[in-house]
Formats: sequence, C-alpha cells, structure tokens
Amino acid sequence: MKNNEKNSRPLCLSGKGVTKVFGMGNKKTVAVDHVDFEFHEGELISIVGESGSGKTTLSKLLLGLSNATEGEIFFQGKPRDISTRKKKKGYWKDIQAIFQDPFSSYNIFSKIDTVLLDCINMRGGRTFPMEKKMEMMTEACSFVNLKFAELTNKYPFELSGGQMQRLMIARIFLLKPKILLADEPTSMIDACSRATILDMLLHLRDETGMTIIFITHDIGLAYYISDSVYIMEHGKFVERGTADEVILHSKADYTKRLISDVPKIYEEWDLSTV
Ligand SMILES: Nc1ncnc2c1ncn2[C@@H]1O[C@H](COP(=O)(O)OP(=O)(O)OP(=O)(O)O)[C@@H](O)[C@H]1O
Repeated sequence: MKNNEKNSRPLCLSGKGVTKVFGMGNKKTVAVDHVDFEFHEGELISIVGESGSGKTTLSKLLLGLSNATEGEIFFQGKPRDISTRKKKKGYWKDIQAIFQDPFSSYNIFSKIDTVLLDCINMRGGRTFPMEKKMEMMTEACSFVNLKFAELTNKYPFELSGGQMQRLMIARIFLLKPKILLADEPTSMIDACSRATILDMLLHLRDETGMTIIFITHDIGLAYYISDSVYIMEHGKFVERGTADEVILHSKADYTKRLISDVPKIYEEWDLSTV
C-alpha cells in the first residue's frame, strides 16, 4: 500500500500520548511512554522491538485489556469508549487477537466444532440452519488449508501447533473483525508453514479490508509483510514510516542495530568465536 493511498483511507485506530506505568517510586517502569500512532483501515502495521521494549503492554492497551495511565486511544476517529462491560464487548467484536501460544487461546473443554460455531454465533449467525453453519465452518477451514471433516469432534489439543495456529486464523475468517492484532502468530511453526500463514493473513486482509497490527521482534519479517513499521525501544517509538523508509533508509541507531542483527544466510559462520 503506497503512503498516499494509505493516508487517504479513514483512520481505524489511533493514539495520542499513550502511556502505561507499572509500579511506583524506584520500582516504577514506564512500559509504554507517550506514544502516538495512526493505523488506517486495511493497513498492515508491524510494531517491532526487542524483548522488554513494551510491545505486549501496548497490545493490551490496544485490545482494551488494560487501561492507559495517560493519553487517549481513538477508534474510527472518536475517543474509544470501553467504560462499561457492554461497550467493551462491543469493541471486542471489532478487534480480535491471535497470540504466540495457540494453546492458551482455546478452552480445553471445547471441541473444534464449538470453537468455530461460537464465532458464527458471535457474528449474528445463531439462527442460521445447521447446514449453512457447516458450510461456513468448512469454508473457514479450507481458507487455511484444513479439512473440517478431519477436525470435527476433536479437541484443539489434539492438533499440532501449526494446525492450531491455522485454526486461529479460521476463527478470524469467521469473525471478520475490523482490526486483527497478531502477536508473533507464526512463532511455533517451521519457515515454510510460516510463509503460508503470513500469506493467509495478507489474503484475509485483502478479502475483508481489516487492519492488521503485527507484533514482532523480527524486522526482516516486518519488512516482508508491512505497509507501515513502528520501531519500539524502551516504550517509545524511535522510528516509524513505510516499510521501505524504516528498513531501507533507517535513521535511528536502534533500527540500524536491529537490522544488523538479522542473520545473513550467505555469511559464513565463524564457529571459532563461539
Ligand atoms: N504487569 C507488569 N508489572 C510490572 N512491570 C511490567 C508488567 N508488564 C510488563 N512490565 C514491564 O514493562 C516492560 C515492557 O514489557 P513488555 O512485556 O510489554 O515487553 P515486550 O516488548 O512485549 O517483551 P517480549 O517481546 O519479551 O514479550 C518490561 O520492563 C516489563 O518488565
């Protein structure tokens, strides 16, 4: 997505001075430090930073799972209001997340059929005839190269890590949220399946126009998939822009260091220094 094309799209999620502080006095940690951001509809944004830079804390703020100490988050241009349980539940129809660990995302007592049926029900399909629900579940599974007939009556823990991650994307296919927050969703799978999952996410974005916020420490991956990249260090955005601007023409020393840390497969390993 080109910069001017992106900016002509309406704002989906934005923030001004968003801050999260944990603890007090000399135990105080400023995990997210006065960050501003503008995420547009249909845009794929990566937030890149090392461990402890504040990515997870920011994700929780975006998802409405924790409250900012300072600053404000805007949804579709208006201050986000999740002050009541009902409003929060409404917001959670618009934003969904997939996490690093697919095992933590499922209720171990729910069969796969129930996991998918819950999504259909959440999107107003409770009264659909069973035949239509089966059709929707089959379509969602085949979107992620899974066969519903082979999954029916199984529990998520009977699947491999990679299959579970695919199932998470099948859920998103059914839920069609406006925003998807993906926190290292491909961490548990091999490189080949990773490329497939990423292509599925891009395809899903193209089909539904959803905004995808991708949280990662992998700057190479961010370059491959993103329209915009935000680089996070010690709770602050030290650099932001299009993937080309940030990665091919980086200005911040921290970004340059992240790039130089990416292993280059054509370099010979010097094992004498290990
Ligand atoms: N509940 C909490 N209480 C106190 N400090 C916290 C809490 N959660 C996070 N922190 C601190 O906030 C900072 C940012 O943590 P965060 O988990 O957001 O980083 P991260 O970039 O997501 O790291 P990782 O990639 O390892 O998950 C860290 O210094 C962490 O110790």
